[in-house]
Amino acid sequence: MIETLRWFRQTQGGLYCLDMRVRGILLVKDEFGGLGHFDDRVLITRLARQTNQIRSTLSSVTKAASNTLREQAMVGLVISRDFQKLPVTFRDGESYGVSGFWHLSHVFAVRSEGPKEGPVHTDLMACLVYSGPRETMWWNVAEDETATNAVQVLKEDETFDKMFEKEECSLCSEESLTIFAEGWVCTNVLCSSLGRDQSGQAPKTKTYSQRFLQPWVSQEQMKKTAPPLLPDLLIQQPQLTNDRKKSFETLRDFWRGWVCPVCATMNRRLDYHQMVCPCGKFSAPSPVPNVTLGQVTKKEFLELNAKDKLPPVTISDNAVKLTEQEFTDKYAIYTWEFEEEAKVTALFPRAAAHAGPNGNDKVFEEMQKKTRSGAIPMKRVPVGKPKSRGLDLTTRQFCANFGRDYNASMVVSTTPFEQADPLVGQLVRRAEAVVLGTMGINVSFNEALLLAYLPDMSIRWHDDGEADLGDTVISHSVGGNCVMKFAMKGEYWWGKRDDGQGKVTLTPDDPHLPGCPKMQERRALLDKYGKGELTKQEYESQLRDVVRDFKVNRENVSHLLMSVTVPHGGYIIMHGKNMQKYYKHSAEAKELLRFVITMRHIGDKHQEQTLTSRRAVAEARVAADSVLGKRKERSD
Ligand SMILES: O=C(O)CCC(=O)C(=O)O
Ligand SMILES: [Fe+2]
Repeated sequence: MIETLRWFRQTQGGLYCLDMRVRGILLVKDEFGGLGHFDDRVLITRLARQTNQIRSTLSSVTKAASNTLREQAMVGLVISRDFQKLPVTFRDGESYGVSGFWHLSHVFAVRSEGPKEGPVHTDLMACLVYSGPRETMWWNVAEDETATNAVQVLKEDETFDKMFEKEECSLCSEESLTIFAEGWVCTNVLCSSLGRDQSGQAPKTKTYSQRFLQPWVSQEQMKKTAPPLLPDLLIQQPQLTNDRKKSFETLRDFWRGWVCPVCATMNRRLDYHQMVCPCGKFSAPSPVPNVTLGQVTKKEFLELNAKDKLPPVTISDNAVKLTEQEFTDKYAIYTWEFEEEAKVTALFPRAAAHAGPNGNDKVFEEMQKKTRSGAIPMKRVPVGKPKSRGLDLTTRQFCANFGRDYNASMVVSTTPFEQADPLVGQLVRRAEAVVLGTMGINVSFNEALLLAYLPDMSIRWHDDGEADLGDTVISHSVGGNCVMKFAMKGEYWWGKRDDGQGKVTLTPDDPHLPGCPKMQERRALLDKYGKGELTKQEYESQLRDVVRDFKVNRENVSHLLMSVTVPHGGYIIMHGKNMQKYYKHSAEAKELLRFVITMRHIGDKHQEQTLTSRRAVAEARVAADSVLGKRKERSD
């Protein structure tokens, strides 16, 4: 079991899941969730946390927990020396010990606040009951009577659920147990009334009722499954043979981590092109799957110019308008407007844009070669604050930044343009020509962020905002498809911020953007206030009434306003001074390897020049023709 610690520590989590079951929990320090509880028989700990956006983690853990609960499978508990709540004596030299096996007896969700004004979290919590072993083990030198008692306390015909009063939530119709001393609240993770009682009130404090802390699980329910803790990749020590592919098959989830075949330590996958173990005895090229052009060039995108083909875009109701479409022999070009100062232009390449020495195919091949050799070195880099466990969280994708520093979505060390591989400069110039030819905007980008996504990697909801960011951001993708999504920031969509605990802050200067719920009413109130027909107080209190029933979602973004499938060779231009201010975007690489280079202008705000004179526009178009291709009528 000690072997699993490497897994735990390297994967940044306290939870080890396998085959959609919770197999082990690692307790480090005394952090086990705000409403944690630990005694010799009961452990209540956090399984997963959802801040604004990490929905997928929570739902997969929820699934694993409910499978484990249903099967009453054993969960191993590993505790670290830093964890003070249990007096554990460790063997010399070990900083981790195993406290034996536990059973899940209940899984529920709580909503908790971050530090003041901080984000609201949804925590998936589990209550576990100690299940043995009964005999004293090396890690537990204290007389183990409590454990014995715990097993004896179990009542034959009573299950955890039967012992408790339940109530059905009037909102989600799910039953929740009354587990808090302050009374019943809904504990269904999916319910928007989570943590509130039937009248929608959240108790000021939450403490567990004493009854809830009395453990019982009927003994029959305990399946004595085999100790489940050893991750499969450590059972099969990977052997490096000459056949690289075969040896790497043993590396599960290889972009998350890899096991050194010499010292068996698990390492995080931070470098894209190589694996170097800190033990100093092993290094090898990283196993990046080779992707062929046949795999990435999809016929449906090449045919977009035909009249009956629609672009691979979904847009929602009246929040987004298609304002322009144009076809060249290289691209099908569409522009959508979110509002006057917020537009998205998508360029879908045709076959002609893929061919030739500067075509997308060549770019993709070169990009694969250069990132693999390290000529363009890509790394997963830290995001946010370092974690208290001593491990930094990293970006999901591999990154490299060029030109000016860029810190909005991640902190990447920067290579000046002059020192970058020539491919980078070539792509920047191409992108400038695309912006000029499609939007008539003369811009020179001074920053380029290159990202590499392995299958299923993603970038979460964010804006690219940075002080002095220019109005135009363009991205150029090569390789596998991705789905790029756009939504409005919650505070503009609902006109308020909601901390989930009843504290609502109205958005100052709410611009009442197209598509927002009750936009007319919100705007009418502002008009009245502007004309002096309402006092500030009256305005705010009436506005509060209008927005009262809006349920702010966890991700704090509006529903999806637009989603675009971006193919190999596609460009996405985000333009307008309000694009990053009011909207967020996210992207998910579905399959295959994908590179995207995003170019921006940072600082010296007024560099962008929109061409207005006819002559200038005409000249610009001619200049851009070599990249964009000749304009043409749409074919039948
Ligand atoms: O992967 C993408 O296409 C999006 C990249 C992005 O949003 C960014 O680099 O800020
Ligand atoms: Fe972005």
